[in-house]
Amino acid sequence: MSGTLVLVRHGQSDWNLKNLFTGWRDPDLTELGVEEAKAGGKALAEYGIKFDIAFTSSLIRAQRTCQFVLDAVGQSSLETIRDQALNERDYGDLSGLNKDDARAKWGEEQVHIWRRSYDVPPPGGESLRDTGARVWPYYLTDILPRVLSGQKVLIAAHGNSLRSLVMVLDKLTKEQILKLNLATGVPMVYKLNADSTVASKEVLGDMSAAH
Ligand SMILES: O=C(O)[C@@H](CO)OP(=O)(O)O
Repeated sequence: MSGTLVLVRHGQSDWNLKNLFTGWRDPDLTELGVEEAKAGGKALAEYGIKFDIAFTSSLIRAQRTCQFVLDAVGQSSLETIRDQALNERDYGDLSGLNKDDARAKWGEEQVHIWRRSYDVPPPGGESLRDTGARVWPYYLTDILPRVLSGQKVLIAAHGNSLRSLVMVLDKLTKEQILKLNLATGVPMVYKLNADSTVASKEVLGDMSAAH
């Protein structure tokens, strides 16, 4: 058994609340989002983990979530690496549009395909596969070697950048990933084998609360 990898999706953002496609836009957490981030941190504190390093994206909602988690586990000053490789999927022309307005305009099914499919990009944006094409190499070069050397690593990132990682870790098919939505502020604790496959996965919270 090697190290531990913890994934946590940022708490509710202002644009989650307003039901707007967000992508690389940079809204802050709502009050509820702050509470969700703190709750995720509390769950990790109760689990008893101490991290060696944290990774987050270049976006404020993930960075603040990361800091709330680190505060909760008593590691406020832990080294934290920010990289846009972990950013949310770029929503392209949909960024800033209301999700219900988009359903009214393009239909429920088309919008669901843009939101959850593996390889259909929203207009001018990234599909989940495109997102993975930047998340996976970064994971392989900058994160995985640390886990394999026995470190405990936190990644605080986004619904779709984390879905692309979970797809690989959990060996999900294109059909299975369509149904996966991650809950905000719910930590997923992976223990990896020396060959980088998953030895165990624990979800510290209610993933069915995903919206
Ligand atoms: O708007 C976004 O960037 C994402 C995450 O909030 O939305 P979706 O649920 O469509 O992946």
